[in-house]
Amino acid sequence: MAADSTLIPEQSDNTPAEAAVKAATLIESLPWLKRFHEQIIVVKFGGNAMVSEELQRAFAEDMVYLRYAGLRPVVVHGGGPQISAMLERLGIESEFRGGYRVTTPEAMDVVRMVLTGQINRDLVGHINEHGPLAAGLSGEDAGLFRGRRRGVVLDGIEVDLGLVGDVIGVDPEAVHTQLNAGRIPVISSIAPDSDVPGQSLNINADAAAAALAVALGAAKLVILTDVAGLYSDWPNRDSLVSGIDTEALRALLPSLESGMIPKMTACLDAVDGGVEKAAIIDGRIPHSILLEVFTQDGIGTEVVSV
Ligand SMILES: Nc1ncnc2c1ncn2[C@@H]1O[C@H](COP(=O)(O)OP(=O)(O)O)[C@@H](O)[C@H]1O
Ligand SMILES: CC(=O)N[C@@H](CCC(=O)OP(=O)(O)O)C(=O)O
Repeated sequence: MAADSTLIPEQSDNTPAEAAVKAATLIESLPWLKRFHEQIIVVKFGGNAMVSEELQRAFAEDMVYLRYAGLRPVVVHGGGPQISAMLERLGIESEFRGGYRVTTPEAMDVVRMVLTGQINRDLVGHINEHGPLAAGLSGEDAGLFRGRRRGVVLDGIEVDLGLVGDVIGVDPEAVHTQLNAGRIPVISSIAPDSDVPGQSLNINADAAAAALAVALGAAKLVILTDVAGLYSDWPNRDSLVSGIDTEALRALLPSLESGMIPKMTACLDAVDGGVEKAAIIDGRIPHSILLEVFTQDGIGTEVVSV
């Protein structure tokens, strides 16, 4: 068959040793290609992992790669730093308490605009540079998420977070419809408030990804962030945890700080909810997700059940 010369790279002049290394890398993926064939993988792309155009494009390539490798990737994206930048431009104050953004009605409009209106569109656009594969959804579409307001307990005191919610229900029908059509769903973490019709809630994207992974019966949840993984003694760089079970993680959780609280809670919820593995990896390394999914050792921190 004639190859499309615009798509096939020119033949390289690898030495036999270089060719053997490439072949070994490719064949190492075989057990994982079998394991994850047609399985759903929920990938959470954090705002700190998408800080450059280059990283967004590499991420889009990875999603397309997973899709053509026979997996069914579902993307849930964050955008915390991008929301903060827009709030600052607009002169709206915002602060984080216990890893969650205190969200006023004014800030909520900006959260929705940045997540659903900007980041979701950008990611869909980058994936669709490879063909008409991605379809954007918000948790507000087609009853996907149902939310309920939550606060956070800090030093034993309940703190009000404003329009911040938990996902209390997921109807994955709209996601399945897209997957069955061969598409890559790209989802923003906003939910309608079940208690107040017409009100939207700001959901931490790690929590949204975990709830969706459970509802979809995903084989794996992968969270891309801007650190190598979970450090048991943050910020001591020698304390990177490569694997942890849910019992040990539950014990560690109260000692964690800021952004790691929702992230590790999400991993715990996903694995408790039946997802076999949840991993936190460094999204600043281009194509890190391919290493996580297709190699024996993976990278970052993996959470498994006891
Ligand atoms: N124990 C820990 N291990 C790793 N990172 C930690 C830990 N405690 C706090 N952090 C901080 O959490 C950050 C990741 O959370 P966050 O900024 O919310 O990321 P994202 O935007 O990807 O969701 C890291 O950059 C790091 O500064
Ligand atoms: C309640 C809450 O904190 N919501 C987050 C939603 C975006 C998010 O989670 O983005 P990252 O994944 O980049 O952190 C926020 O407003 O920043």
